[in-house]
Amino acid sequence: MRLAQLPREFVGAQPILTTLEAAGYEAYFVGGSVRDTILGKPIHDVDIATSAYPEEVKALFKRTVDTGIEHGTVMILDHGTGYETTTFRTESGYQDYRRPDKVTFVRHLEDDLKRRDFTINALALRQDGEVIDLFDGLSDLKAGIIRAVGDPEARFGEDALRMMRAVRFASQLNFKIEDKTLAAIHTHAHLLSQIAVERIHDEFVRMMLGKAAYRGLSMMIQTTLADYCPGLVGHTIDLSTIATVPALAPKDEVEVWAMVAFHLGLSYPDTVEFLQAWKTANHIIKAANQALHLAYAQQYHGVTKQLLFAMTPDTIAAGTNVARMSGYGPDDPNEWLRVYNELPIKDSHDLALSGADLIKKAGLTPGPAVGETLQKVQNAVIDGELNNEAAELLKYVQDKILAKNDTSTKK
Ligand SMILES: Nc1ccn([C@@H]2O[C@H](COP(=O)(O)OP(=O)(O)OP(=O)(O)O)[C@@H](O)[C@H]2O)c(=O)n1
Ligand SMILES: [Mg+2]
Repeated sequence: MRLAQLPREFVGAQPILTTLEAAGYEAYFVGGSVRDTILGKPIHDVDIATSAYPEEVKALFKRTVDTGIEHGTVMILDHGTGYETTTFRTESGYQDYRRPDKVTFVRHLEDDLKRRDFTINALALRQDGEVIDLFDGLSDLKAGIIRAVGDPEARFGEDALRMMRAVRFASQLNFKIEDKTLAAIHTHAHLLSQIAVERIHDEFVRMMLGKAAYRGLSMMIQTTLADYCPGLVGHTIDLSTIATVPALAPKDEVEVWAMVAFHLGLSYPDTVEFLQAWKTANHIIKAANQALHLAYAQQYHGVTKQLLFAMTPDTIAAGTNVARMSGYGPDDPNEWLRVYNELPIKDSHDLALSGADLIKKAGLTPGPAVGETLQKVQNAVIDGELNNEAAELLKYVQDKILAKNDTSTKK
């Protein structure tokens, strides 16, 4: 197969391949960018593989950085944008199921391609557009199949994260996993416990954001991969429920986690613990919990203005989407955002009465009563019972709150 035109991203890197070839070496585009180009998808990183050894690469270019010299990667900066070039290599060892103990540089493309994970990722592209397809990756791309290169057992034994990559690609591309490859994932699923949670996290989120997330999730359940992910063991039924959501389409990581926590039926503290076990960033945990709050409110006790006040437009949108995907209203996806936008105040600082006012003008003693009173006033403003005007709020405090209260709150 020969591509008529190379994507723009490859064109910029062509001078590098030309220089390497002129010096008598081979050089190709490899990896995901070749796969995505053939699928007509946008590409994000350009990887170049070459028969030149790292020192040979460095001798040919003026500006290089040793970004991963021990495994053969050199960044070439001669043409503005940095391009990573990696020497053809074989890998061996893998005693930790993560990384090879030994990397050996080789001169033949085939040796480099055959150590790669899946046939669709083992294509090489010459700069004249010719696709080198030694493992029938093109027919798998066409048929929509994720198939390990060579022996699947060996590929997953080398790097257990590849099992998560398989389900992630299945979801992103809406591809099937070939039977032997799927069976090998099942056999090796337990090796996932050797992999750093951060890396599993990445693949899981990307899988959930893929267009066929239901497929990726089902495969995680079927192969028992899910059992080796933090907090998912014993939750097969909950996960299956997510996998059967007809319009499963979380928009971002926050929605992914809120959706999972919602279907796992986690409490707010348990959600924090669950997401911490997944090494999720704190701001995502906070946002996911807010979204979860809205989804539960929608399901059980109803959404209040007080709840929306405590949220942000983003978490409201996320919570609404999670609730709607799960079969709970509102019918109008913008309903809660509209209510939020109409709130008279969006933040405690917007309140036209401060703690200092309460002390100075209403005669409250500094202490807990100040905060409690402000909270009551704020709630009344949010609920639309009071206008957010200083005089009106002060009067309310004097007439409605202090009049009823024990005089000890007064000076
Ligand atoms: N565990 C891995 C990771 C990567 N690769 C090989 O290295 C290439 C580049 O890896 P990476 O950028 O991580 O994945 P991509 O396939 O490019 O997918 P994407 O960048 O879209 O995640 C892959 O295509 C594959 O050939 C591999 O064999 N085994
Ligand atoms: Mg890539």
